[in-house]
Amino acid sequence: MRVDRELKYTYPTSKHTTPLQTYTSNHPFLPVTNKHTCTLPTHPPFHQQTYTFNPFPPPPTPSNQKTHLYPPPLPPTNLHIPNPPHTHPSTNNLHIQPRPTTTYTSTPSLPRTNNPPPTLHPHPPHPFHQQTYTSNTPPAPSRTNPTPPHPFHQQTHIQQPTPPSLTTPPTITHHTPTPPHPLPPKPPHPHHAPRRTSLEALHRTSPHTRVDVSHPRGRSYTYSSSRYSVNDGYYLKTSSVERCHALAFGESWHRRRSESDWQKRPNSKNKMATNPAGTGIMENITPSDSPPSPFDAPTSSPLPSVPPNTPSTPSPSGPPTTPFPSSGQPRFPSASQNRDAKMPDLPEMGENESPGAQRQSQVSSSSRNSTLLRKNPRSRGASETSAGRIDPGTAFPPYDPRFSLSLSVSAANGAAASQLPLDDDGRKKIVVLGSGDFGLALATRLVQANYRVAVGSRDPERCRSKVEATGGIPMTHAEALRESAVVVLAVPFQHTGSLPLSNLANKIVIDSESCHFDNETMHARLVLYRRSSNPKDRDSSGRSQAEHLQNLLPTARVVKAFNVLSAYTLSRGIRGSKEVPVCGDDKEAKQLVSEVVKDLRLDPTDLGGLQSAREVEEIPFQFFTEWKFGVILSTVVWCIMFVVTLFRSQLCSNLENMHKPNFTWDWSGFDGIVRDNVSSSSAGAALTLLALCYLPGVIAAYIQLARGTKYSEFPLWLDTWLKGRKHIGILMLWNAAIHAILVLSYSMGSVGLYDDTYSWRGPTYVACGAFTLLLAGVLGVASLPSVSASMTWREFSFVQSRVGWLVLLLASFHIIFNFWDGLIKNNFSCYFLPSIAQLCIVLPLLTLVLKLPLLTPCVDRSLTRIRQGYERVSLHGLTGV
Ligand SMILES: NC(=O)C1=CN([C@@H]2O[C@H](COP(=O)(O)OP(=O)(O)OC[C@H]3O[C@@H](n4cnc5c(N)ncnc54)[C@H](OP(=O)(O)O)[C@@H]3O)[C@@H](O)[C@H]2O)C=CC1
Ligand SMILES: [Fe+3]
Repeated sequence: MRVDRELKYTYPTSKHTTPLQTYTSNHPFLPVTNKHTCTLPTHPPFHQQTYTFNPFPPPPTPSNQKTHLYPPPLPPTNLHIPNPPHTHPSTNNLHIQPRPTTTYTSTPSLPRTNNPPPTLHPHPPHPFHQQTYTSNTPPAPSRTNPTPPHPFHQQTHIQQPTPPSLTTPPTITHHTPTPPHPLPPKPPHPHHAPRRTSLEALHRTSPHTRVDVSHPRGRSYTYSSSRYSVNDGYYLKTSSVERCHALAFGESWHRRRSESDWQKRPNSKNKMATNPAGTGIMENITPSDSPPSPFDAPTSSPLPSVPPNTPSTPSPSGPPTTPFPSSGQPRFPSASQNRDAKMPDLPEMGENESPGAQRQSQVSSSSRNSTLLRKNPRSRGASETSAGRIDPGTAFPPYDPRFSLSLSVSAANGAAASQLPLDDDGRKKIVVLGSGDFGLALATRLVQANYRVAVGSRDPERCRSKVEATGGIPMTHAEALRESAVVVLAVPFQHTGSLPLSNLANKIVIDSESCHFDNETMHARLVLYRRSSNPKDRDSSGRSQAEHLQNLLPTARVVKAFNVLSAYTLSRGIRGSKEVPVCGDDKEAKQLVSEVVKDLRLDPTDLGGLQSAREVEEIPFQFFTEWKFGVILSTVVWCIMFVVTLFRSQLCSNLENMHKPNFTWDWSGFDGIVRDNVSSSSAGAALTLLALCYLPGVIAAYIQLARGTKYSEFPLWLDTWLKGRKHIGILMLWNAAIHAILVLSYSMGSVGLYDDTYSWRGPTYVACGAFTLLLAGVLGVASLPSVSASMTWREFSFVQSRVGWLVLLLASFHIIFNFWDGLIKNNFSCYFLPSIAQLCIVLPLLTLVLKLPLLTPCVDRSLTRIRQGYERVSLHGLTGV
């Protein structure tokens, strides 16, 4: 008996968006087994395919044997066999029309995951009778299109029904298309979403791409097509993966992107949507955020997919988001995955990062995200590329320099880096011009790294002993330059003209100079560069020394490196890693220099083209740039608290009695200035600063909710505030510690904690204070790079967000229980000045009150979706679904 086979595929392309499509075909090639089902070996990513045999074969006409044979290019996951309509009509919506026409209707309600045992229809459609399958997917044109519908596209294959005929094979007909579901599709639950990482996506879309991830928390990963594995992908923290993805696709995590700048960029979202693999993988990559480190926007978790209907057009992104918490340090990611990542109050670092556009040079773009550039947001290059996205939710965002994730992506099929020439012993040869402090220190380290170092000097004999002490070989400039094609300039820039420049032609020249030694010149240049608002002026006057050098040596390949190191540090030996920015226009030269940097056990960070040298050269001269905001804010808050306590404790009593006769100034109250006033001021400042760590994240959340998108810029003041949360948090801890020490040292005995007046409140408020100090210490410790490096992003987010809010709550209780009676009352004495308790409790209570609505499920859900990339109304006028 001839057994014909019926092949059915079910394509659950998207749980919420794409209805099931079932195709039936007579497959002439399937192996016949003694079972009704067989599983064919499939490509790993493909899901199991199950075939069933149709016991009612059509006649063996050549025309029908190949009808509707759709070996789909991509994995069908479930086999759907409609049950008899009369048995489970409500479940399967299956209807059988009177013969000879049978209609099958498949709806999204069909179970996809529970594969029912492949039972055959009790009244199987006779092959000779026309069969009509109805799908509620949007009708697709294709009367003549022989190509099977792609499972990820909502296309259906339509054939004109033909009259029943013995020779007519069953046909699939589309009719009664159901309108799309009016409700927006829910994003797949993280647990149901395909567990693919951004790195996987990157790997699949760019299989020949090598990804080097140097994670600021101390680990380095390298992924290439040959070494990549899923396990590796999971090992990498999601946030890092996200950031990796974002950087790889030209996104900047840290920068504050202006609208005009945004418009210059290509649309990375579109790029994702049209990824060549067509697998939909990229949809799962939400450049959310974040970093995951608090400051570096951690993204959320496993990246729930952005709803497919989300407008893919890019929108000017606003940087983002949060405080103490993270700057998105796991700034690399977003990454946003599950609830952890999504933390409503912690907009991850990258969270506002809009899907970045792919730049011409991925390396360049990634480098521009470097922390180093972020240090100086006002400088041109930095402002373009570094403005950070902050996670509004985390306090103590990771320390930027350490948290910076440097990532370089280089095409494996690109030109290989030049090789350093080797001497007879197999040592790499390199030239250092200049036998000064830096030249000798560098030579020492290079020799320790098994390099043969030729030190070029104007007078080799004079510096012979010093050079030989380093292990280098003293030579004249000309002799040294014959040694190697790679030359490190360790000569002050102003003396560059004294060097035999013609001998530097066609060489790789490493410029290690930071700035002119001439302070006046340097100052003038930097000021000119920073202040000039005219780009033309900037270009002409703000050119870096490396660029000048490149102009001077047009045939050479100039690379900026090593300038952030000091001779002292080098000579003493650097323990641990040290980030060394490398920039240059020639990728090959840059790669070679990066190898040299690695050989010295340093971490090269590719900062892109030589123009980045403008910022790189300024790095050694930055002076607590990132701390400025926090220090100013903390100082102002503390001073306000101190003035209030001074008036209320010392001045008011005197000022109010001044009009009385025989008034004499009472100095007795001033004895306790250090003990009481400083302690109270520090306590008030600590609580206020703690609230100021979390308040901007809450404000950012409301802004995002109001705008319905995260792809819009925050106001500058909020952006600055979010970026400063980490430093505010550390200063809060400092104030709290001062208060605790002073109280323990002087006040404990006089407080009368266990007096009847305090009853239970005494021990309670002391306990609250103790726990507050303890947990605040945990927050501070967790923000240390070495500690946060050992934590997962989820752990880090938990500490900075959940524990942080707990600290705020406990600190508030500490004040409330201590000043139970005085918080409400005010005797309006002392010029209506509030007490220190009344003053410092305002912001914490305000922050907590504003936070409460965000915790309600509906608001939380909305905020989470927005932070995952959903746009209620996109900035381009498209309505999100
Ligand atoms: N010192 C540091 O910590 C760091 C320095 N740098 C950069 O490294 C470079 C060198 O710094 P450093 O070693 O401290 O400076 P030094 O003044 O110690 O050394 C400069 C060297 O340059 C050579 N030199 C001086 N004048 C001339 C000249 N007119 N023509 C040719 N060569 C000359 C001399 O070497 P010789 O007599 O052998 O010719 C001299 O030893 C600078 O550009 C600096 O910005 C970068 C990072 C850190
Ligand atoms: Fe206290």
